[in-house]
Amino acid sequence: MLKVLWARLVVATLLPVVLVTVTLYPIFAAHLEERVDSTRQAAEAWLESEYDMLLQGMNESLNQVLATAEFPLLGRFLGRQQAALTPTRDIALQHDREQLEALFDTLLTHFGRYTRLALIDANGHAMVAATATPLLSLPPVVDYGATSAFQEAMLLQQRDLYVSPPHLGASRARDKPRTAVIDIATPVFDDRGQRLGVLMFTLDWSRFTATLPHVREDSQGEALLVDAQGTWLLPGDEAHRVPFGRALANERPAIWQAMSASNQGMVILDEHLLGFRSHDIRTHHYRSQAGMITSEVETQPWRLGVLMPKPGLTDLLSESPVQLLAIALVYLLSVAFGVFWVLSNHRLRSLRQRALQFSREARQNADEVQDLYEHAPCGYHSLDSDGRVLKINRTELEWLGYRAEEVIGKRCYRDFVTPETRAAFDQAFQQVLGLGQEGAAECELLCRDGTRLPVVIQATAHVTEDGFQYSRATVFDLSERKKLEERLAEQAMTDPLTGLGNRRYLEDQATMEIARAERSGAPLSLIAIDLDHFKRINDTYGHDVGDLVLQEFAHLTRQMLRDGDVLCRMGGEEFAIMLPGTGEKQAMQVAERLRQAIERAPAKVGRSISRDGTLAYSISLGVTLVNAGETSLKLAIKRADKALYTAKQNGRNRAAYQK
Ligand SMILES: Nc1nc2c(ncn2[C@@H]2O[C@H](COP(=O)(O)OP(=O)(O)OP(=O)(O)O)[C@@H](O)[C@H]2O)c(=O)[nH]1
Repeated sequence: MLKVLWARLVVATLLPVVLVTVTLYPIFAAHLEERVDSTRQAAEAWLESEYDMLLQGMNESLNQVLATAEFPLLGRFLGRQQAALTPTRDIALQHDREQLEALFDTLLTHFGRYTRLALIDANGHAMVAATATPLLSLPPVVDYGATSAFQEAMLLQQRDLYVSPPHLGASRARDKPRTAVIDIATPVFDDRGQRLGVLMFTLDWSRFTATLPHVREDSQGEALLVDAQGTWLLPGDEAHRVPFGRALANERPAIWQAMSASNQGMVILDEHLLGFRSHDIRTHHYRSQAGMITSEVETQPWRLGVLMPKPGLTDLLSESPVQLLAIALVYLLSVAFGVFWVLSNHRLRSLRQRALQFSREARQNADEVQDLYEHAPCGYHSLDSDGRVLKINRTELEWLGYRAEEVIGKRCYRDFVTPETRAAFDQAFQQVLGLGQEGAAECELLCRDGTRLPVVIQATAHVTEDGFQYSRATVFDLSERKKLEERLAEQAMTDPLTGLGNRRYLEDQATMEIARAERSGAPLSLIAIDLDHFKRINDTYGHDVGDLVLQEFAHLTRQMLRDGDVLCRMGGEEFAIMLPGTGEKQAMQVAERLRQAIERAPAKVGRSISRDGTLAYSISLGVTLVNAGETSLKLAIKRADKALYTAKQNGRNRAAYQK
């Protein structure tokens, strides 16, 4: 049971989590997609501005170089320089130099983006040079003859330009690292078109690119700029960015792989969004004033890029603590609801099981009670206030011999009570109805087959606030008890040895017979009988033989008497006969006839006693009449005893009469 509960709790925890996640995920995914789109747009915008800035900055620089190279002063100076035997003493030359130096200073100061401006003669010697303070050239370039910028520029036509790849040039201080620079060079011609030298502007590349908005530390995006070989072209510190001049392929291979695959694109790299495009300085964008622009072939085009952190789910959530809290709350509530549901369901289930158990037990108990009720050894019934049977058990129905449907609601219980005992029943039932008390009555029930069943009915009333509801009775079958009582009563009046009635029986019968004789006026006689010398029989043959003699006497005498004559044993060897409707004479005849019969029929006692197995004996009899007015046999018995005494005195084996 506990195991099942745990399993349900686990499901109730996991299921809401899954459901909430499944519900929320598409919302967040859409939200995230939106954020990725806006990041992509931002990347594109930054990339565009990076491109524009480079384009515009480079255009300006190229135009400034070209515009400066157009100055006649430059050609004139270089021409004079070439022609002068002793340049230091040539005043015009000195004047031109001063003018040129002033021009270069002005340009340096005004534009601020150059580190060095130099006018170089055809031999590669710098004739005039200006350096932005405190920039120092390392080493100070005086002879440009060997530099590729000079050599390339000397081959160009008017208005053509050479742009060197960014390289490390000057440092702002001796102990500081050198910064990246770009040399922009164009040939200088005199007004006759003779190539006299080269004008070279050195652009402070680090400063120039430092203005890219997303190069800044605090910027969300990171600017990328490499040449066609993947050489990193932006200044960088060791900690955060790729140092200038390093190969991007080594430093950040994934980025280089994406950027080198095509000219432009927008790709997602793990946690970042990379936007990139190509930028070739030799293209027509610069030809507003320039003729041809050359550069180191293998370094072009440059590849510009912007790397933006790709918005993730955690970023989205951490942006809004309230939202995070709300989501956590939703999860918590759904899990709490699941757990609550499982627990309450579990409780409900156990309650239902207990209720089921109770109802099963209750039904079982009810069945048992019903069974006990139906098959109880006593009868049960309930009656309404009119005495109609509302309910009756099977035992009582079986006693009565009826079916339930014949009785319930159809019969009044009183109908089953015999008319003789109805009064007792009515009295008891009235007591139950009227006083709401217990009532009991001994009655007889009249069964369907006509038999009578003695019962005792004990009834109680079921009374509520609304008064009497019904009476409930228990009925005990008294037939067994009655039989027992009768048997006991019979036993109490029977002589066990002879089976004859005893003295009490005689007295009981005498009461009826005296009354009947009184009513009818018929005579009633009484004969007292005593076996002669019975003691001798006992003493001679034993008590058992004496008993046999007594039984033989009783048997024979019973046969000789009419129905209605009452023979009983008064005790010992004394007997009495009450003869209804018999007068003195007839009584004496009966006595004599009996005496003779006994005389002629000795008792059968067995061959161990005598040869023929019989034992002769005789009886003496005293006869009297029950006189009118006598209510009991008392006096008659006395008279009969007196007559018997007389018979004994006169020699036994005879009858005597006493008035
Ligand atoms: N076997 C047997 N003897 C009984 C029973 N009841 C009484 N007796 C005996 O009957 C005898 C009666 O004796 P007695 O009263 O002296 O009279 P009797 O011997 O008959 O002499 P008479 O009556 O004068 O002729 C006694 O010995 C009793 O013990 C009995 O139920 N069975």
